[in-house]
Amino acid sequence: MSNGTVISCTGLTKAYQDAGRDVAVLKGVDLTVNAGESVSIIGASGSGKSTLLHLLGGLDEATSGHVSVMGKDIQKMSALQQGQWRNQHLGFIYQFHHLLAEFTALENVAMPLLIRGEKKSHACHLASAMIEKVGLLDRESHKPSELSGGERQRIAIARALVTEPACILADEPTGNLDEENAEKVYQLMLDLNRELNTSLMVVTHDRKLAARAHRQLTIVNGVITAA
Ligand SMILES: Nc1ncnc2c1ncn2[C@@H]1O[C@H](COP(=O)(O)OP(=O)(O)OP(=O)(O)O)[C@@H](O)[C@H]1O
Repeated sequence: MSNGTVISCTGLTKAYQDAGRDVAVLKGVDLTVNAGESVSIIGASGSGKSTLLHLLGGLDEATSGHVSVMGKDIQKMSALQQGQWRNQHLGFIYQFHHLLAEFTALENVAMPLLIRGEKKSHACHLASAMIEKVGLLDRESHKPSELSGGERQRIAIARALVTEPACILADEPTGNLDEENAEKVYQLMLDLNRELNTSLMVVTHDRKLAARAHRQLTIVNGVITAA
């Protein structure tokens, strides 16, 4: 594992407006994720886990504090630059797969590369190689509706990894799966994290799964503590 910093934040705060009042969710989060590291985040419902991932991924604006992704302060970028930086360095996996229903598994996985401007043949070649890594080569021409829940999440993992991002941000990626499939999908993410040296930040409710990451963090009262 190399020691380069992939994502860091300092003094990160987020308050939402609720009925005219500011409700502070994050109250000063300091965090560094190194290259190749897996970090799990647990915390009570409503503690701000998704909020933190959104801020780190530049999907929402912090109230105060700094976020750096691959050495650049993403808050200083325009929306367009942020989008390009995200596409280049980050991959996202959600509780719901968000695969596009009308496209095959292969086309879904190739999509981030096509958006980046890769030629279709090259994009499909790389997508197919990543689908092989998640063990679903025989399903690549299936549409999402023709895949099981676990298979859809594995395709979503392939889509997140196909651009070889520095870090995957995963928000309850196993939350919709039964225990056996949750276990398999979580393990697949950890295996690929090691094989590809892609950092992984994963939010989960499952303490047993969380304990398998290199580092476990908890959000309590708006700040991060080691679990
Ligand atoms: N857009 C919003 N406007 C107002 N309040 C919000 C908004 N988004 C989130 N919140 C509030 O911020 C708090 C943190 O939400 P967040 O989704 O980050 O929690 P979480 O730890 O991911 O929860 P869960 O485990 O239930 O998914 C919650 O109280 C939520 O109601």
